[in-house]
Amino acid sequence: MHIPPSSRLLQNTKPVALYSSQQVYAMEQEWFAQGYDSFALMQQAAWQMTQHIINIYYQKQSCIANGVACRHDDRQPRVSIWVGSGNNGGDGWLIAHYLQQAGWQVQVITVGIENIENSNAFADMDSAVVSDAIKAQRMAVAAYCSYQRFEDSEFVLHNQENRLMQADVYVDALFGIGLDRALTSIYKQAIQSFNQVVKSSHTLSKHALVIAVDIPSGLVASTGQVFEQVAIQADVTLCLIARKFGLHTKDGMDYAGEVLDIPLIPYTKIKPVALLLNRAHGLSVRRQNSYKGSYGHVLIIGGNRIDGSQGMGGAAILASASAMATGAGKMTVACHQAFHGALLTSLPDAMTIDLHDQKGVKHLIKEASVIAIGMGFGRDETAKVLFIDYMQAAMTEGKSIVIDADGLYHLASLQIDKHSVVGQLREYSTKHKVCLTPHSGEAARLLDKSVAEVEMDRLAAIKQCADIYGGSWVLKGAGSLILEQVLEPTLEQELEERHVYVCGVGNAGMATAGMGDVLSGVTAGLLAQQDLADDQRSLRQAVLIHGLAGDVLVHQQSCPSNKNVSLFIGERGLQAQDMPAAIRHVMHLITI
Ligand SMILES: NC(=O)C1=CN([C@@H]2O[C@H](COP(=O)(O)OP(=O)(O)OC[C@H]3O[C@@H](n4cnc5c(N)ncnc54)[C@H](O)[C@@H]3O)[C@@H](O)[C@H]2O)[C@@H](O)CC1
Ligand SMILES: [K+]
Repeated sequence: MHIPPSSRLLQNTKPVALYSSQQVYAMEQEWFAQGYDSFALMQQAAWQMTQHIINIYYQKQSCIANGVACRHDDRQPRVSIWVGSGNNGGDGWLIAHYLQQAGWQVQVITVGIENIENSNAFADMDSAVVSDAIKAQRMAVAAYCSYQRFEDSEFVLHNQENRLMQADVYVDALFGIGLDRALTSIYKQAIQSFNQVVKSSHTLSKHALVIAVDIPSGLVASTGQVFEQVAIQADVTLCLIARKFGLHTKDGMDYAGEVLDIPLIPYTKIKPVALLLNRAHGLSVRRQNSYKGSYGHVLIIGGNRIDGSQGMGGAAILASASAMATGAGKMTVACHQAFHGALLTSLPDAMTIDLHDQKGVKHLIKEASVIAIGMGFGRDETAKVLFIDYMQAAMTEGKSIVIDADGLYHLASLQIDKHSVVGQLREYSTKHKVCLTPHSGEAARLLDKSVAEVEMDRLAAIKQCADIYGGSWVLKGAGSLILEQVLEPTLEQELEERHVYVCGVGNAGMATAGMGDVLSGVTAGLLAQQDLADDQRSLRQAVLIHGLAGDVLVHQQSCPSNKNVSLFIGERGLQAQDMPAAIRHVMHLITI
């Protein structure tokens, strides 16, 4: 569910702590070590999930007609619960049992369970050798919950149409945090079949509800990875014990639907792997008694044209317009001369210089407060020489630096040693602000890995980038990750592991050309404004403002014929050139 951005901006939403699977297992172990029983925890989990399922189902069934809630359908709801062999499956069996007690028509579909004990044997229920999942299964079977093996279905045996029960609610209890590798064939078939049965249950008037227990099966809780796009497509995920990192980055948001927490364990000392951010820092108002010099001078170095090609002037235009939209005081753009006219037409407040005028650009580096380099900069040898020269000048002058796109390309091609630009930058970034903004393709090059390797573990990738190159990083993508450098850290700060942040705003409409240039501009624009506090011009603030601006564009635009009416214009067709106006709007909304 999307919350309109203007109201979200005003919400006092705290960062949400995100954890890996290993950390959640550790929390459970801590809990059990205090003497709490594991099967009791599973029963609590299942009981609370059952109440949620009932509530969500009836809320969905209710419609508001003339202010009176009415129910569409009074027959007992039908639920199809798909269970695997682990404890996630155990949760599913218990939910089946409790929903049956509540009068629902229940069918359990098992996957990967060889023997279902068709007995009422509670004799050894207390025995430690009986797993929680088996206990749960026995309870459900003893209560006469009907079940069927997926392996025995027509779908698997004869490759025929799926005749598994059509239901109002489908519960996915195949895999939870135990899934850590690509699915084997039968599970892949089961998940595809689940999604297909759900689809065929949808009618014009009815949309079957899909609830995932803990995490949608197929999604890896620690990384957000889905293999070959096979995962349960949930409407709601009931997240047990602690919020999983994988629900909010990479594929997670495409499969999880709305996430509801069921905390179960009241307290943990375990430090989360990341914090999910939804809210930008409030900005202070500007002093009346100020002038353009009070808000910094941004120098954008990019927008090149190589060998008579069409070139990349747009990158410099988008970055500079976005930096100005954040409130930077002054702007110079060092781009190819061919684009000076176009640049001045769209941004007459900018000054221009030829990107190849080394003496002139280096003089401007001295003048500027922030350098943003690399957007459409070019990748040829001449560009590489310029990149090294300008980087060294910026470091000699002690400037804040933003490196993006082709700048990252050149950085990746340099030797990683103490004496190269890479080594100098690493050292420099301990005392000065340096922001690096790759997407996973650029990060892969910087780390000498494949894109798939980076995507498989984005958290590890951003940490490696920061370890090797120093500075503050954003790894762009769905649920962008941010890891910031602490300047001149105390010994305590040096020993403490830094937080990784996950950007919880933004949308898929922003997956278009030029959006990265916009982010570099926002980052540089904020860095330039020394009147703002450190948090207010941090890299994470830039990423949030960028995402919120994208959300503003997707959700709201006033109708030209009636300013009181809002048009909701959606994600498709969102363009980077629309962003500066929205950035300015967001800057206004967060000024307090
Ligand atoms: N008492 C407890 O320990 C509790 C556990 N809970 C549930 O237990 C879940 C975790 O249970 P489990 O650790 O048993 O793990 P899962 O039930 O998530 O997975 C079952 C097994 O599948 C195997 N597996 C992993 N990837 C596979 C693949 N690609 N193909 C085939 N098999 C694969 C794993 O080895 C794992 O043991 C949580 O997500 C949560 O739903 C909750 O009931 C809360 C209490
Ligand atoms: K699940």
